[in-house]
Amino acid sequence: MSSPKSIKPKIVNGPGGYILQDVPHLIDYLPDLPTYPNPLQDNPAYSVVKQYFVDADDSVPEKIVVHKDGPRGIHFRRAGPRQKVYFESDEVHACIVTCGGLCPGLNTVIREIVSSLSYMYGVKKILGIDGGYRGFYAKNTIPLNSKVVNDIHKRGGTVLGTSRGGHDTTKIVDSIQDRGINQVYIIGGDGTQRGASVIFEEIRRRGLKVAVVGIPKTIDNDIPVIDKSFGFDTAVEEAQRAINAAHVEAESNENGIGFVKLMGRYSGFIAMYATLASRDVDCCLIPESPFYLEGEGGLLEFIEKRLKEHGHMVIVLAEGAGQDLMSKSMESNTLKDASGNKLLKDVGLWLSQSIKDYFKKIQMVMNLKYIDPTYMIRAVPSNASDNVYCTLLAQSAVHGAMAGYTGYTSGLVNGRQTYIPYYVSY
Ligand SMILES: Nc1ncnc2c1ncn2[C@@H]1O[C@H](COP(=O)(O)OP(=O)(O)O)[C@@H](O)[C@H]1O
Ligand SMILES: O=P(O)(O)OC[C@H]1O[C@](O)(COP(=O)(O)O)[C@@H](O)[C@@H]1O
Ligand SMILES: [Mg+2]
Repeated sequence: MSSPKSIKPKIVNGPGGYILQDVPHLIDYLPDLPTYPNPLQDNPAYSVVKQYFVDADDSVPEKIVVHKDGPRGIHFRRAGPRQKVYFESDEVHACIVTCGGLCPGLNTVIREIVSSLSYMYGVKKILGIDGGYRGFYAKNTIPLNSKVVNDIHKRGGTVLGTSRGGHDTTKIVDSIQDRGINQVYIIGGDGTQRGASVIFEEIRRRGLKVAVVGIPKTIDNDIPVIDKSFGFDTAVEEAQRAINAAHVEAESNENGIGFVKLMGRYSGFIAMYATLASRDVDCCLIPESPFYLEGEGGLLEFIEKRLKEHGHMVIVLAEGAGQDLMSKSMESNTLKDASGNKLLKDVGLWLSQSIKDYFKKIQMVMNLKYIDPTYMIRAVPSNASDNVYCTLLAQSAVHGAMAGYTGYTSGLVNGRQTYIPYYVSY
């Protein structure tokens, strides 16, 4: 796979240490493109709202906590509809693709891209790409319109299908060019945004009038620049069911341990938020905070103490936690998934066994119940707050593409919708 971090940052400096980390625009390489008035200005649902259009110079600060003498710092372009657009409605031929692991809200984002394009901008030609990146060249497309997507936000998963691997930049861009697609909406996590970045580079190299737009999907919430990823709230909420079950099991058995493993390859956000929300969890293990098992201050000592004091306990573990401990006791693991992500060993099973072995050794009764709800959590439809978030993300993505921006990810920064250059979003 190619290394995508070759995009030259588009930086605009202003007074007081102001920095705009800008996103590319079609006119960067197609300077003579004509503009058109935004059709929203004639739409009765929007034209009544004062200041509906975003000022071209509006930007959003990356950091809101600043020192009084410090520079104004990095800003991102504010998302939203512009007065002028670079596509006429009947000229637009859009496509949508979903890649990587499942995440609640994927269908809502798909639905709202289709709805925004058709209801706000009068676009009629929208295609779904079947089964992730490889669908561009290996599968048939799925025609989308507001009728087809009407009910999909009530379902989990993605109606377009998804996959890992299969990113072939040349074949993908050939397919985009051959089909006459000029707006590409790519929904996926860090790997997907890396893939989108190289697609954008190739499109720019070929000089095509094609906007490439990313919408960040990461249930692990591991894209630092955005406030949080869509589906995260739903995942935290759904995780409560597993934690509650673990608590019931733990309370009902002698020296019961309810042990729940949650998602998070390299970050423990779901585990940590689910723990904070539940209030029943005694111990939360995340990759950001190393721990050890044996001896004073070790996990096993803590568990023993807790069981002696309370007679039961609940442990929540992020899948990426304790991988270093496991590799010491097992042969090293170099396996990767089709996208190149390191395949983690099941730390939950390993840790359960280590805890069982310890209590057997000290001859203390203990009942451990292990729950891995990963796929049950990922597969649910998004909750109310994620639905709102997905809708705004999708609308922002569409406004940006219509305004000629490209090579960006639509994301929430400090509570505001922004356009973030690809190289910042993975
Ligand atoms: N460096 C890269 N260059 C091009 N495509 C990539 C790159 N990394 C990942 N991809 C592609 O992005 C898609 C999704 O990546 P993956 O890591 O599985 O999920 P996610 O996007 O959720 O992180 C896959 O089709 C994968 O081949
Ligand atoms: O078993 P799968 O489908 O490969 O997915 C497992 C991975 O998917 C995730 O839930 C999300 O990862 P991505 O955002 O990279 O798709 C990870 O937490 C987990 O390791
Ligand atoms: Mg990822």
